[in-house]
Amino acid sequence: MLFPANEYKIVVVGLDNAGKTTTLYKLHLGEVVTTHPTVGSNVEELVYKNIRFEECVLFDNWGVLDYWVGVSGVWDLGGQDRLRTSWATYYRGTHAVIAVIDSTDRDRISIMKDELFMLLGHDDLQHSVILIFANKQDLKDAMTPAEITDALSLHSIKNHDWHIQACCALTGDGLYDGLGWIAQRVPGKAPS
Ligand SMILES: Nc1nc2c(ncn2[C@@H]2O[C@H](COP(=O)(O)OP(=O)(O)OP(=O)(O)O)[C@@H](O)[C@H]2O)c(=O)[nH]1
Ligand SMILES: [Mg+2]
Repeated sequence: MLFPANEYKIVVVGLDNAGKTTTLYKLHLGEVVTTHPTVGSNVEELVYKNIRFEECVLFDNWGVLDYWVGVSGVWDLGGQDRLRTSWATYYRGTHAVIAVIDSTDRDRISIMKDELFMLLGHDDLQHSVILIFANKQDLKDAMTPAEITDALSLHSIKNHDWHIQACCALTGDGLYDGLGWIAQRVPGKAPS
């Protein structure tokens, strides 16, 4: 198993349409599902084996924040307004942030960069590692990981361990390589 005994909290962020939901379903269910934009105060919850993961909307222009926690992480989810005011609660105890990028979305990569750096400045994420999924690599006009690294100024990240992984959430290519990087870097939390 990739994450054998310990529990992890992984926050998955990205602009709308990046492929967050597809990634989560593919990782845990091994199947491609038809996704719909995650909207309003809709909360999706999936439990697979001992992993619980949930998705909810937090931002207007920033799409969805998906998060995935070990089974002991119990979240009291409310509506959108409430969620926004309790960011600190959501980020507390996060081991890793996964930022999912639509590699064809050249127009919005600079928005993604700003959001990413804002996120990295959050007090509760100071000890988190950052995994960038350069998603949709199956598409012809996808930016390469090197292009995305430049566009997001990843080399200027000083206080976090980061890694960029090319992937395709539809096929699953690269997803486990990315999680493997996290597993190597982060010990996780012993089950309570
Ligand atoms: N070609 C291709 N399409 C993908 C890939 N990953 C996701 N998609 C498609 O991109 C669209 C958006 O995927 P979602 O997983 O719903 O994206 P999301 O980030 O959860 O979007 P919001 O919930 O709106 O924030 C869907 O039509 C997916 O099928 C990929 O690797 N390659
Ligand atoms: Mg979604």
